[in-house]
Amino acid sequence: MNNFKTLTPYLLLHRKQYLLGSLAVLAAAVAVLLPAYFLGQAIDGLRLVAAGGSGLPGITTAPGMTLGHLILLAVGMVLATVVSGVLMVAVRRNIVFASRQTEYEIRRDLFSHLSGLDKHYFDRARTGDLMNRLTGDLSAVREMIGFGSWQVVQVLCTFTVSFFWFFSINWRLTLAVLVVFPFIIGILAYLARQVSKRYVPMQEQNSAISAKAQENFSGARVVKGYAIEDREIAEYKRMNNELIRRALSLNRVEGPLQAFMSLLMGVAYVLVLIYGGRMILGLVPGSPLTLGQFTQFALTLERLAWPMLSIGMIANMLQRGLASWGRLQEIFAAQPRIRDDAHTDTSIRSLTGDISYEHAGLTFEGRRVLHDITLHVPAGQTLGITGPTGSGKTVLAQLITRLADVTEGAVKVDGVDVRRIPLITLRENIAVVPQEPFLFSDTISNNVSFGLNNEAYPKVETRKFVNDTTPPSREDSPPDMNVVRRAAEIAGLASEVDAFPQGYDTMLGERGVTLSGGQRQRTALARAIARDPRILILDDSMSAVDTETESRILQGLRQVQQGRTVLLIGHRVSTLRNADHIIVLDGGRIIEQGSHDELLAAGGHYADLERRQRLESDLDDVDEAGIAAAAPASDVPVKETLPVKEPVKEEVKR
Ligand SMILES: Nc1ncnc2c1ncn2[C@@H]1O[C@H](COP(=O)(O)OP(=O)(O)OP(=O)(O)O)[C@@H](O)[C@H]1O
Repeated sequence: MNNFKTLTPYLLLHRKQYLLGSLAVLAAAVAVLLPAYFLGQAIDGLRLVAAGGSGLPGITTAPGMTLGHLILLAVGMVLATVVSGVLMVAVRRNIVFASRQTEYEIRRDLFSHLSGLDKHYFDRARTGDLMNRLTGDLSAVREMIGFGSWQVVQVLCTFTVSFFWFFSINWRLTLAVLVVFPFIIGILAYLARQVSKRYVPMQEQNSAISAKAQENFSGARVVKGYAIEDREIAEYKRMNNELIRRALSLNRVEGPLQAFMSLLMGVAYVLVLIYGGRMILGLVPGSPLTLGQFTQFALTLERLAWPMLSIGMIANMLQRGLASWGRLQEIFAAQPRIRDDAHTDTSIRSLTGDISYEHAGLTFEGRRVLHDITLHVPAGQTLGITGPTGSGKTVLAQLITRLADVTEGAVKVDGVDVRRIPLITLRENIAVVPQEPFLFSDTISNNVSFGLNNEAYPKVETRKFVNDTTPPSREDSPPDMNVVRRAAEIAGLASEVDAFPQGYDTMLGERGVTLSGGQRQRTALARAIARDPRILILDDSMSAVDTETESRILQGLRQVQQGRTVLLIGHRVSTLRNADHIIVLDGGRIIEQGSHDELLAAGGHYADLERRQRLESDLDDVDEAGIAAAAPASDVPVKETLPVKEPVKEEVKR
């Protein structure tokens, strides 16, 4: 019930439709029972005519029944049937349509809420589970508030109207029918408990299966690379079997229910037949019953059969809907750990990009990953960050975008603690090219321009009925191709895109699988450059491109670097050598810092790194020269990294 309370704000958005629909259900419940009433009247009238010794047609021989009356009753029966049909259409147009709109509003709000959650939430959530909640659970909720609520109102109205009629016909016979009701209520309570106990595990298994499928499809290359398809298929089969087991366990409680309801209906019929028959025969003193009344009673009871049988199904639907709403509520209940709060200075709208770390430290679940970082990067300068894997390079940069917040000290941009800068300002002024770039299933131009045109989108209001059918404005305003082209040129992507038959309109598959790793990295880089940010963070984002392309990109970046602060994370000395300042991290601590030359002169970790990379490069050159000499030129495999080595050698030897 608590769950239902949280759903009511959504239902109230369409209260008029739900109310009109419910009134139509009530009217239909009356209309649908009218034929039984008319038939009862006709039978009693005809019986009187028959008792008077004169037959139909046409001549009035007994009070209350003429052919005209009979025709009127027949027309009434037809009209009642037509009216109930029309009312059913009205119910559908109101309740079912409203439930569709409610579903849309909940989905919109879920998406909006999920979009506002932070990295911490998505690090832990499984995509497949979220997808299952947004589809399966949301459908169950829609069924509950649409068809389910319609059926609830229908059953309530049918029972109310029927019992009103039962009592008006004969209260003793009505009480006899009521004998079966305590059983029905008991069964329903049992069913509700069983369904909720078994439905949630079934949905959890559904989520696990969705997550499994999603991970297998996303990681198809890994699965194939390791040739573990059979193992994965077997695991998927096992999970499906478990789902079937849980679904059957749910069905087992629903199965006997209908049979039991039928049995109760049968008992009610028998009671009406025996007790009603005795009344007609005059064997129940003080409780006479006419044949017409008996017929009306029996036909009305007949009309109750379907609602009675469907009670189990409705209870099941409601229980599933409520349980699913509970699962959606879990999403709504999740709150981002990092968000604007009372300390946020909303007057800050722009940044210049001066970054300082003041004794910044970071602890993740009891594990310290950054220790006492103190560092200043003036606006417009480039900071190179290197260090062994896991040394804290990425999290150091994440402190600026607030994907993580310091647990000690502070990180400031333009002298203001980042925790006081509105998140939107912070993120509008920063572009990050992550280690593993994500591309959308869209054209190259839309992928590059992804961070643009934000201002064209007004904030979507939630918990609100928005009858907005205008298409998204993105369709209306195509990306500025000059910006896209320039960004692609700087990112070293332009010549390859121009070679594609569809150029910038080339569609990328999910995650851009039609591009090579290096092309994907450069598309993500172009996306960041197109954004024209004050602070640009490149997190090892040129690891998949050859050193020649890398040096071209870095040269291009230098052109657009004026007034832009750049954080360049990398493992290659060639990436970092031109940075204004370089830090070397190890175990979350800065162990060395200075310019490229200063660090080389210091002869520490950085110098060691440079020496090793130079040696590797020289060895590769020797190998390649050997292979080239041994093989005809046409047999040498052509790789994306073909002219890689020379520039490195040049750079290092300079
Ligand atoms: N969200 C998180 N929760 C818990 N620990 C985390 C989280 N993010 C990073 N870490 C931990 O922080 C440490 C530093 O990670 P980080 O990603 O910054 O390393 P890195 O230097 O960028 O490594 P690489 O060169 O491999 O990318 C690692 O030990 C990592 O396990």
